[in-house]
Amino acid sequence: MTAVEWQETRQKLAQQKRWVIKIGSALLTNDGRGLNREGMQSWVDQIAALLQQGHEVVLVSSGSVAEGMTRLGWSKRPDEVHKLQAAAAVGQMGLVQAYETAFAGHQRATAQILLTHDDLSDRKRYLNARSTLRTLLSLGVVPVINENDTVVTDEIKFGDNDTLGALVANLVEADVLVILTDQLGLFTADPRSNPDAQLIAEGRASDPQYMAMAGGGGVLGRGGMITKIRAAKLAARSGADTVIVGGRIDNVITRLRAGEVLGTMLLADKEPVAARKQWIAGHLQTHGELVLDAGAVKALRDGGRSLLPIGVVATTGRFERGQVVACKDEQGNLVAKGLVNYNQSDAQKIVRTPTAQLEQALGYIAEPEIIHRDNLVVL
Ligand SMILES: Nc1ncnc2c1ncn2[C@@H]1O[C@H](COP(=O)(O)OP(=O)(O)O)[C@@H](O)[C@H]1O
Ligand SMILES: N[C@@H](CCC(=O)OP(=O)(O)O)C(=O)O
Repeated sequence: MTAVEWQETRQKLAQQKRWVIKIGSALLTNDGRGLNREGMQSWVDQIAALLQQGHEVVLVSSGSVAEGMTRLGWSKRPDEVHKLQAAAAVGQMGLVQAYETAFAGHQRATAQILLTHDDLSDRKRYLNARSTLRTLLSLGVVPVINENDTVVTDEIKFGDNDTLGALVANLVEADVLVILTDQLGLFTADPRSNPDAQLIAEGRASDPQYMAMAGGGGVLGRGGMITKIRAAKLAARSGADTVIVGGRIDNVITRLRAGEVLGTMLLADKEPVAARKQWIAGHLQTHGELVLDAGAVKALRDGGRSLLPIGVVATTGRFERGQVVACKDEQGNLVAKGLVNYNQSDAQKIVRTPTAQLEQALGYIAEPEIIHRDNLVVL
């Protein structure tokens, strides 16, 4: 794209209706020195102005662990999970109080929503969360979302709120995901350790070079830039463009709304994937794996075909019919995710089996596909 085209894209993005704004731990808690109330007031004022202009905003806010640590007088982030969970529970009170007070000054109601990965991977709970969020938006309420740290364990947590922000963007079919962080945006290398690193103004979320630029995260936040780039890719699935930008920039949200060149804009360049497929792709944990031969990998990647048992060479894990499984190539690379038509023990019986011999192998006929293409997302 030419510079003029990028500028036009920026203007268009700024006018999109539905925004998810994610505020990271490092920014929100002034690098661990308690809640950045001044910053919070300023972001809330700017969000209130967006709402006034007819936008809808969902806020995804981190900071519960960091604020809990401050309230409990802890200077070092604990390693024990239950202590982190306790800190999150204490800190979440401070977070929602601060947001509620700040939004009340604009006569705006807020709603606290605490989500877990399980909530979004269970179809029924996912649909419930979606309708609640849609209802809140239609009422002009600002949902304030965080992970429900009290009940999550290592295996089932998002861990970083960048991923949560992206899944929320998918859930509400947001147009824009704004990730406010403690750096000006994505740099060619971590600016903390590379003073010569250059800020990237714009690009495509799918561009593989960005992952290589993203180093580790800070002490308070957990994700770093890698999770922000992954989030941009995830958000792109439902058509949302992402802006990674410095939350300390004066009037950052208002200026983005005015189309100013700030931070890093990562565009969603593909057609949005249907909501059901996004839900499948959004599963961070899968129940098991199917290993595919090279022909099956090609049929999925190039042909958009269903997965037939003949192309499956092995199965692992314990999965039931209807659960999400990962499809990998023989080198272990993730190729796709999908809703499987057979439980693991039956799937194992029909590996490498031609369609015509399925009944003989199983003693019954279910679907000829092990995963139907409507339930399959190639990654
Ligand atoms: N290429 C990069 N560009 C910008 N920041 C980077 C890059 N690579 C790593 N980082 C680090 O990521 C940090 C932001 O991530 P994190 O601490 O998780 O923040 P947040 O709490 O906002 O999610 C920055 O402070 C920076 O040190
Ligand atoms: N949910 C937790 C952790 C989330 C977190 O730190 O995320 P991030 O700001 O993306 O690094 C919290 O509110 O402290």
